[in-house]
Amino acid sequence: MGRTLYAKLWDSHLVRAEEGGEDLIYIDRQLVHEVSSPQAFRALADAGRRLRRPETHLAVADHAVPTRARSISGHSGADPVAAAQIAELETNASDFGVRYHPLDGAGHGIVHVIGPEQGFTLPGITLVCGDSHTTTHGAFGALAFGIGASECGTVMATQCLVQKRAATMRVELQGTLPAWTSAKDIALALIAQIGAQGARGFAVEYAGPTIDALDMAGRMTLCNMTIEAGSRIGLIAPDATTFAYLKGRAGAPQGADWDRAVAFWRTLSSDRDAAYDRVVTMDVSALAPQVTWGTSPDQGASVAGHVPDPDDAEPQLQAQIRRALGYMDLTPGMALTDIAIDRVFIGSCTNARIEDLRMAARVASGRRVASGVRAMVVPGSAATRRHAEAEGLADIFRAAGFEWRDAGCSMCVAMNDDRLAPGERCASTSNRNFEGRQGQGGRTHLMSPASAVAAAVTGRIADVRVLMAGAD
Ligand SMILES: CC(C)[C@H](C(=O)O)[C@@H](O)C(=O)O
Ligand code: SF4
Repeated sequence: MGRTLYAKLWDSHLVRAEEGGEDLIYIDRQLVHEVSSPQAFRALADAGRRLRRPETHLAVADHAVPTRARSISGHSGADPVAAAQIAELETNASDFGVRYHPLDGAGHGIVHVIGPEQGFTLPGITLVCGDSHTTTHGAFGALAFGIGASECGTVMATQCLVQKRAATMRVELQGTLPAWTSAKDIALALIAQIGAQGARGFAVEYAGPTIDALDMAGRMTLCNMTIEAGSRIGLIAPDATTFAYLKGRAGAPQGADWDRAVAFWRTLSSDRDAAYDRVVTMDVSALAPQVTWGTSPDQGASVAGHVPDPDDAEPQLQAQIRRALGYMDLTPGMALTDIAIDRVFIGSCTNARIEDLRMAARVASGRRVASGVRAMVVPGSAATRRHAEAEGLADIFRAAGFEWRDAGCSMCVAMNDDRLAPGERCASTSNRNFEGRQGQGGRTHLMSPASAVAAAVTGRIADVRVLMAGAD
């Protein structure tokens, strides 16, 4: 019987099978950020150890960084806790010989955006980070997963980890995405279908004609959101789209090495007769823009739909829905497009790549952010920011009344000074809508970049297809 892509990646990194069904696997690369790494560096320092292979790590501060009024020399714009976190990462990187992208450097950005952008993420490698959205990098056919703070130290010291092999799930996507829908809508619809724990324990492989047609940004969005379905691993087999994206990137192989690499990467797909533990199929041909109404990423629906009535839900879900509607201050049965919003956040490692910003700018072009709404665009990286400025996208956003920021996690997570005030309601392109995620008492509606701009210009959750009818 054939092997899955997951099995191929696992087997090629197997160092030793351990007792109890766990394996020791080799880790090729680690991305390091300021929130999850201090403990690991401290443990190394206490034990008097060095990194086994410092050149395989790449560090950047992204969660706590300010995205405006950032001082050119470093981090003086950050609040004291954030500034201390960033300073500690800078010191650790320099003490341990880890490559570090400073806040004002050309390579700065969110770990999951700069890894791929710089060709640090490559097909066939194992890549870890002390961050759950490391699933993103699976879009390249890398075995990539988030790890805990102490595991970060283990990888630094040994370049290995003991892990349990996951079951496999194939998500087969068919059909062409309708206008104004994107990978974000696929992810939200899929999570609504299988549940926020629906893929727990599985390594998910996305495949099918829809995936073949998806660009790398879309593939990354989908793999990024895999953790919101409970799975630590999202995978897509590398293909011509992947190779075209990587060619010429700083970290990508060059010359004859490139040809050899591509020949190897072509072997990284599941065999035709490979068996999966679970298969989910979804046809996207009639997919509508999706938006969440609740406080879990699986509490979402078509934008043309309504806030659910807990009384109509399955008995075991009723209490959860009631609580979510209470927190979100929504009335059962109301149309989603009747929900007025205060803030709009276009950013995060889910949806702040250049392709996302292009899509957002198409909707923003010639329109104005509704009065009373505060909207911002936070590029995923400094490179994306420069790119967007060169293409004129920044001008479009500014002319429409959006704030145009420096790169960082920003209002995806309330760990910096971009956050919602209690009671504020936000249309957000990020990946988590948990209670307090964007600021204590803040209310988050997850959606695509196109939908977020539609919300910004109408002042409420809006159907971007209706807004753009006749415009494309
Ligand atoms: C702070 C970090 C460890 C966390 C994660 O693991 O994902 C964050 O990035 C998030 O998105 O919640
Ligand atoms: S952008 Fe959001 S989801 Fe991504 S790493 Fe930062 S905090 Fe986590």
